[in-house]
Amino acid sequence: MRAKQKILIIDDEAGFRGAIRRYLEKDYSVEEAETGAQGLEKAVATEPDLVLLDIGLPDESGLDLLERLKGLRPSPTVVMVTAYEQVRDVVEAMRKGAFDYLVKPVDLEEFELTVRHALENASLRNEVDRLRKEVERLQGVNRLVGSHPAFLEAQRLAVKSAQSADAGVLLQGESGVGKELFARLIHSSSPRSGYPFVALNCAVFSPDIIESELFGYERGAFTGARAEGKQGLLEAADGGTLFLDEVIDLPAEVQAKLLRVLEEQEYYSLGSTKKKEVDIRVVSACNRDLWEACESGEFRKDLFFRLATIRIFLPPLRERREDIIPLARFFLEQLNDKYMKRFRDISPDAQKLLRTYSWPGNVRELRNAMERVVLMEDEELVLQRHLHFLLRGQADLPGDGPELPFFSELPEEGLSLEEAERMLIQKAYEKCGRNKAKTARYLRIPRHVLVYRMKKYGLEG
Ligand SMILES: Nc1ncnc2c1ncn2[C@@H]1O[C@H](COP(=O)(O)OP(=O)(O)OP(=O)(O)O)[C@@H](O)[C@H]1O
Repeated sequence: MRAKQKILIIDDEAGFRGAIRRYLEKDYSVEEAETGAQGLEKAVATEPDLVLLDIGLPDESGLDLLERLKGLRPSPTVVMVTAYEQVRDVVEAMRKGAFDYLVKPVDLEEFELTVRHALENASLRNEVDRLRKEVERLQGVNRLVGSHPAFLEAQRLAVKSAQSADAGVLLQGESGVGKELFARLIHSSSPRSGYPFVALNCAVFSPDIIESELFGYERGAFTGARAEGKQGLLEAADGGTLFLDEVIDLPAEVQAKLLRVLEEQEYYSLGSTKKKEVDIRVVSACNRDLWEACESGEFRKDLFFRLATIRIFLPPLRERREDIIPLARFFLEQLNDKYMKRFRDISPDAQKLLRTYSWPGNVRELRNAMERVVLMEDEELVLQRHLHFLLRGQADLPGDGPELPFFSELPEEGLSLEEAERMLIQKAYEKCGRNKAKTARYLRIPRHVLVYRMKKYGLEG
């Protein structure tokens, strides 16, 4: 966002070049060339957004050079400059792809307007080029699979919200529905795509760490700090998108500090008195209703309004069952390549099971299930029996199901580690009287790790 747009002036009149350069230099990065050959060389080397091109150059016609400039990839927007209005040349230049023309001596107001329009055109064309590339990329590895109307509506909103560089987007949906994938889609379709996408999961770190991760710190800011200091994620994301996953877990002090950053676009890193500027868009995600958390006083309303200018709800997989088989086939194809297997399809019985299972872990669980099958089996068709581990997991949840499988004989056909972990946490939580601190001690893990995992597995207490 911050990088200045680049303008190249190709004109043999040194006085004109100098005057224009002085005028443009404060807002743009300006290069000059006095011949056609030099101009082409600089255009290739610097990839300018806009070229101001004199029609009458000493070594070649500006019209010929225009054609060559339009053949470059990426090609600049070109505004022709003529010494006097030669209608024939101007018409020819426009036909060859010039965006506009200016007549010397240039009227400053008109000049400014023309340059501004031309640069807007340049960013638009860059954007279209980039979006085209992005679509190609998304159709590859990160393709979003799904055609349920609610899912399509979520995609439509995501692409629309990407058009703005600053609007806060809040993605709501259960764990594993694809919130991070959507956040990446928004970033890569937005004007910030050339800048970093930086993610922070607010549920996995303690409050102190979240603060120092976000804001960074100066050398010796606190005991235990790294001697050389640390760059914060705000700085790392500058110009781009900061993705705050599980934003509901952002500690109260950090909520207040983040609000100030978003309002003032500046902050201090820990232990520093030097203001830093920052220009980011925040996309956040949450698997609970963040507004409810505001109403109960857990989350600041003023920050909510900043973060949730646009709210997108991602439906759980069980509410868009027609997407299950296309997703399963999509993963099968990816995983065939990964494990060099040759699964062609999914049997009707197996499809029925996939369609009726409740998928508490959503798309992530479906992907894991397909990965397990592809890894463990060596057939061409996914069969129902390959998926029996799903049924076992479901029967064991919640409450007093059969004993945990790993306390007795391990089953021959393997087991889902995620399911086992979920059962174990559920049982421990019940045993400890549904007290999270006690459960965390019992399982010998930090409380925030327990809270994160419980959320991940949909085990809200
Ligand atoms: N529509 C989709 N098409 C293809 N892959 C998807 C889709 N939705 C999710 N996935 C895949 O499912 C997995 C989980 O998605 P993701 O991590 O984005 O979920 P999440 O909602 O952010 O989860 P959490 O809340 O646990 O962080 C990823 O591997 C992602 O690529």
